[in-house]
Amino acid sequence: MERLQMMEQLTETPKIKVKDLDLFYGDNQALYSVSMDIQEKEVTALIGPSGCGKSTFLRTLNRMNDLIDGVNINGEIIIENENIYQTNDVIKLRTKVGMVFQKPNLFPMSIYDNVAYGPRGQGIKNKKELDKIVEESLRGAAIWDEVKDRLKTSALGLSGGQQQRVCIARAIAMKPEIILMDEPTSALDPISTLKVEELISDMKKDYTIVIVTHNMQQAARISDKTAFFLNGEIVEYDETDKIFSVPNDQRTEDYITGRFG
Ligand SMILES: Nc1ncnc2c1ncn2[C@@H]1O[C@H](COP(=O)(O)OP(=O)(O)OP(=O)(O)O)[C@@H](O)[C@H]1O
Repeated sequence: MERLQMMEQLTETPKIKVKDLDLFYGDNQALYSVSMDIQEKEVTALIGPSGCGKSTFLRTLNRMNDLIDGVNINGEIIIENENIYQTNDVIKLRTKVGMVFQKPNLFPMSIYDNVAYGPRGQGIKNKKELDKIVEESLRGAAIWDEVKDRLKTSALGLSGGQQQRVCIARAIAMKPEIILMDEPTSALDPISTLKVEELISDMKKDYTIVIVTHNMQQAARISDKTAFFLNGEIVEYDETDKIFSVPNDQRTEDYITGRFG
């Protein structure tokens, strides 16, 4: 029994632990005492009405807000025993915690060069090694078969959905452990959306994924846990099935049934 309890505790160790996080843009507070444990190799969805702080919170997880003037952050984010706001090595952090944005943001260069860009920046020059990383990353993003015969052509010639999967490949090429996705399908058509959703569900065997989405069905389809944000606070955070069937808080229920937002 004791051993079982210990094992339960071990498997419960979160990949990311957020404690009492406040964030201010100048005088405006955007996050209020946010605390949450994000589990390894799960998909965690962040939902809530526009302006409630989802993207702001997502960006705190790899310190992307550092790039914005006047941002002040209190509280802790612990990733594998390290408070990420106490490290000086932000580049290492962003290698570990990759990001995929709302709109595909490929560089105007070939598909190959887009995916090889990060690894080259890390000093990998060997062609064979780069070929391997590019192929593995594109396979990992379920786009290899569609692009393998045109790796040297411009990435901007691909469809939006294909571009987004190459963006995911570009993130994978850095060998991250955590991937943040900010509304990754909002600019895509329904079929591309479905492909990216399938990809995300598949990717969680290898990665911890945190995704902001406006699409409630999407959160319900692909995530294990869901956090409902409102006015910079987490109202409720639980198993996705529970949030979408028997939420604890009336405000969560009102939101998921479309009464506001
Ligand atoms: N760079 C910024 N400078 C100042 N205020 C900002 C900045 N980015 C966001 N905010 C403010 O912080 C609050 C939270 O915004 P955020 O973009 O995180 O919300 P969101 O839930 O992701 O919204 P949406 O769903 O519309 O993307 C909003 O009041 C917004 O105006």
